[in-house]
Amino acid sequence: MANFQNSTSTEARYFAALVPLVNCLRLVINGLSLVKDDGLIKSVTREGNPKELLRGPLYYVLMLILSALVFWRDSPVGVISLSMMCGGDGVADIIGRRFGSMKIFYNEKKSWAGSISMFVFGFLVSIGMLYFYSILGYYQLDWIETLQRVALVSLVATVIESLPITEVVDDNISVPLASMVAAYLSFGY
Ligand SMILES: C/C(=C\COP(=O)(O)O)CCC[C@H](C)CCC[C@H](C)CCCC(C)C
Ligand SMILES: Nc1ccn([C@@H]2O[C@H](COP(=O)(O)OP(=O)(O)O)[C@@H](O)[C@H]2O)c(=O)n1
Repeated sequence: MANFQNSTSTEARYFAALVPLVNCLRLVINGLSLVKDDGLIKSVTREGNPKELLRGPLYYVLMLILSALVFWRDSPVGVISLSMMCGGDGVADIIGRRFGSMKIFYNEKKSWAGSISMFVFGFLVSIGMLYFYSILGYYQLDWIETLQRVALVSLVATVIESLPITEVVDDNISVPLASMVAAYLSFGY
């Protein structure tokens, strides 16, 4: 019998990835209108169009699956990249919509308020999650170095998120992938 209960086991990451995988399937079957979950569509889409589920939300859960399978609890890269997507990009949307009157000169759709909040909250959520995981004994981190490295990753994620590339690649893909590359180069594992 596979040892799912032990988070250090190889099987654990596959077991954990089942949760976003189930949600991935929910998004796909509702996005293709094979079924109609009004609660899901109302809570996750902006205009109530089921097809919206196949973009931002789907990319979001695919990144959750990727981080769980590739990085799991062994590397800080997965935690940091998800913190940038969930904590940084998520707050940038909220703050930017409300306080984003000063637009970024190279991207009229994004604002300084949104990008600054992306940097700050991406950094804070990352550090908070790394601290939590270090208390659990998953990582032994040099915190002076870690603060500097996470600040660098947050800056990279913030710049990528601010670029006018959403029409080409959704920021639920570009932000976590850029964060993964920057974090892997910074932390080395
Ligand atoms: C609304 C969502 C993404 C839209 O992003 P954007 O287009 O506004 O940039 C998220 C959709 C979530 C999905 C329906 C269910 C996710 C389940 C997952 C296991 C929850 C874990 C989240 C945790 C914070 C890692
Ligand atoms: N850096 C940012 C990010 C978002 N925003 C605001 O939040 C809205 C949604 O941002 P977005 O298109 O990146 O949406 P998500 O798909 O990331 O949630 C934008 O149209 C802006 O009004 C901002 O002002 N500055």
